[in-house]
Amino acid sequence: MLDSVLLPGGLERRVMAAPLYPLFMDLEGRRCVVVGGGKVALRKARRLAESGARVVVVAPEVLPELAGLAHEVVERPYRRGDLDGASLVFAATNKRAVNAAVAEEARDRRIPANVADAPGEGDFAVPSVLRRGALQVAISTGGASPALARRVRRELEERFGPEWTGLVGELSEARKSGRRAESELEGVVDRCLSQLQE
Ligand SMILES: C[C@@]1(CC(=O)O)C2=NC(=C\c3[nH]c(c(CCC(=O)O)c3CC(=O)O)Cc3[nH]c(c(CC(=O)O)c3CCC(=O)O)/C=C3\N/C(=C\2)[C@@H](CCC(=O)O)[C@]3(C)CC(=O)O)/[C@H]1CCC(=O)O
Ligand SMILES: NC(=O)c1ccc[n+]([C@@H]2O[C@H](COP(=O)([O-])OP(=O)(O)OC[C@H]3O[C@@H](n4cnc5c(N)ncnc54)[C@H](O)[C@@H]3O)[C@@H](O)[C@H]2O)c1
Repeated sequence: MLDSVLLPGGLERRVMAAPLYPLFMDLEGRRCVVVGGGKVALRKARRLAESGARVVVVAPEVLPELAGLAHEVVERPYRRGDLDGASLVFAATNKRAVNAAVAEEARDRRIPANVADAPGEGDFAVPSVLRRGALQVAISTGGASPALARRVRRELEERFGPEWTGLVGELSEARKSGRRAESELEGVVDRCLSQLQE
């Protein structure tokens, strides 16, 4: 569902009417089909591959980096049937009609879809993500301003240093070995958190 907001200067921007539901999904070993082989497809596929998904790319032209990380490249234009067996679908071509057809097949098959040029046609949006080991901070504006989501991510990246990766790893180990080990790390957590406020 899309809604309109009026920005200063009279600019109008269409955004999701209700806030999107945030979740973190286990995609390990799942088939995820990315239709399109350009810059936007690459960005979506990179994160899918990092999450252990089986990435299938369908496009007549595929960036080399994207072909490198895909499990399967179908080097031709999309056709109906390409979404068979997919857990998630990404319509990321530069052709409106193709993205609309992909969204339609996904809807028919009840596969959640992300539509790069018409978010309201799909089911979910991809957030901007800060990652430090197991710690992930996902930023969404619900499509209001992807550029703002990216700026907030960059701002947070300056504050969350590499020490957070180690800290989360140690907390995970401590948690496995019991309450006491976990509480011993509380001081370190407090120190890291207080540094964020500077
Ligand atoms: C966060 C990020 C994640 C990712 O993609 O990985 C992401 N877009 C990113 C970058 C980016 N997006 C755009 C530009 C070009 C410059 C500019 O306009 O700023 C750039 C910069 C670039 O490409 O370099 C333009 C754009 N984006 C959308 C439309 C269509 C529309 O709004 O109708 C158009 C107009 C296209 C056109 O008309 O040509 C739509 C979506 N983009 C989203 C996510 C979802 C909502 C996120 C949110 O707001 O919560 C949503 C709804 C759907 C989705 O794609 O999931 C990633 C930053 C990652 C990072 O750096 O951290
Ligand atoms: N959501 C976002 O984050 C975001 C950001 C920028 C742009 N966009 C939108 O995403 C679209 C794609 O952007 P891009 O920079 O990756 O474009 P691009 O021109 O780099 O790549 C387009 C890709 O689509 C493929 N393609 C064309 N026809 C196809 C078909 N019939 N079947 C399969 N693949 C086909 C091409 O082979 C190419 O690989 C843009 O048109 C723009 O509207 C979205």
